[in-house]
Amino acid sequence: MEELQPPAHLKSRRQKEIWRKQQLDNLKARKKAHETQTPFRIAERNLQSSLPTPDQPPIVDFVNLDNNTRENRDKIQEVELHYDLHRLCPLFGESDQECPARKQKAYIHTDIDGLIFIPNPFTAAAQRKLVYNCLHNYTQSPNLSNLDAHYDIPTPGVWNLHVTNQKSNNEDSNVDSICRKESPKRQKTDNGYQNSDLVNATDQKSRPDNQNESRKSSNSALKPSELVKKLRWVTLGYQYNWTTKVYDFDNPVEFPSEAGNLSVAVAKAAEGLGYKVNDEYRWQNTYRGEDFIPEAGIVNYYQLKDTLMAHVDRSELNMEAPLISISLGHDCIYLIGGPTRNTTPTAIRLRSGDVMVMTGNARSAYHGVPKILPSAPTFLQPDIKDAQVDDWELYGEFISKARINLNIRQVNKCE
Ligand SMILES: O=C(O)CCC(=O)C(=O)O
Ligand SMILES: [Fe+2]
Repeated sequence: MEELQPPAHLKSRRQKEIWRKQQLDNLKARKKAHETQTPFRIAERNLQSSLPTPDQPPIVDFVNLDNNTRENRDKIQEVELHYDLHRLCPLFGESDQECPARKQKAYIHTDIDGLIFIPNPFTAAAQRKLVYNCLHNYTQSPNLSNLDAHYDIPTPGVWNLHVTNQKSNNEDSNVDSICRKESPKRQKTDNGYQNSDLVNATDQKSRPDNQNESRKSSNSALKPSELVKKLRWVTLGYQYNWTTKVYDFDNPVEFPSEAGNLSVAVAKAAEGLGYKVNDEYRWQNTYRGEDFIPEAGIVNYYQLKDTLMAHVDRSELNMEAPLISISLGHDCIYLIGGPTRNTTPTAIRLRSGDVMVMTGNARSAYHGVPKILPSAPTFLQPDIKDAQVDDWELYGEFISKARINLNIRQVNKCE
C-alpha cells in the first residue's frame, strides 16, 4: 500500500505517526463495516460510487432491451396490457407526433415477483401537465410537505409563492422570505430521529431530504425561490404521520382526481398480468382494477444528489392492492430486493413517464433510489412552448434539474 502522506500542518514526527495510525484504524473500521453490510446496502454503495467498480450490479433496462446483459435480457418478458391506457384515462394524452402511438406493452422480470413495468405511456404534453399538477396543485394546503416541520408556509404553498414572485416585476410586491420555526428539541425514536427531522440514523435519508437543512437550528428566513429547492415530499389523500407511521384517518383529505384516475386506469390495465411458465402462473396480479381505490400518495421531489434509502411501504391496511408509481424528469436507478435487506436487489433504470405497478411480493419488498442520473428529457426543458401549462418555463426550470416520483396507494381493505 502507498505510504499515507500527512497534511503539511503536522510538523513533528510524533504527530505524523499518530495521524498515520488514525488513518489506518479508519480504513480498517470501514472495511469491517463493509463486511457486515447487507446485500442491499452493498448494491447501494456500489451504485453510488463515483469510480466504476467491478461490483456494479447490471442495470435492467425495460425500454432499450439491447442495453441489458444477456442474463437480464433472458429474464425480461413482455406482457400485454388489457387496455390502451389513454382510452381508460385521457390524462395519458392523445398520441401525437411528439409521442407516437403507444404500444400496449408491459414487462416483467422473472427475478422480481409481482413487479409490472409499463414503459412511458404518456405523451410529452401529458407529462408536462402532470409535472404542473405535482408542483402547482399537490403542494398546496392541506397537503403536508417536509417543509412544514421547519417553516410556516402560507396556504398557497411554497411553489405558488415562488411562481408569484418570479412573475412580479416589482420587488415590493414580492412575497417575503419565509421564517424558520423555532427548532423543536430533537428526540430519538427507536429507529432513528424524530419524524420532523426526516433524517435517518445512517448517512442516508429515510425520504429524499436535505440533511444539512434538517440539522440546522438557525432561525434564518428563506425566499420562496430558495425554499422550493428544499421541497422533498408532499403527502396526498390521507396524510401520513412519519413518526407514528400511521395515516391520519381523523382528518381525511380528498385524493386528487387526476392522479386518482391515472392510477385506476393503470390498475385496470395491469389486472391479471403475471409470470407464466408452461401455461401456469408463478405469480399473477389478481387484484381487480375496478376495486382499486386511490386513497393516499406521496410526491417525492429529488434534486440531483438526493437518494432514497431502502424501505418497505407497509403502513397500508390493504397490502393486496397494487402500489402505482410514476416517474417524471431525470432518470434514476431504482433498486428492488426482497422481504429483508439480505436479498440481493435488482437495479432498474427508470425514465420520465415510466410507470411501475407493485403487486404481490414486490408490494412488500425493500426498495429505494440510490442514484439520480444526469439525463433531462428535451420535452421537459424550460424553453418548450406549452400553451396548456401556464408559466411552463418555471416548471421546466425545476424539472430539468430534478426527478419527481408520484406514487399512489389504496390504504383500506375493500368493504
Ligand atoms: O422515487 C421512487 O421511485 C420511489 C419512491 C418510494 O419508494 C416511496 O415514496 O415510497
Ligand atoms: Fe416506497
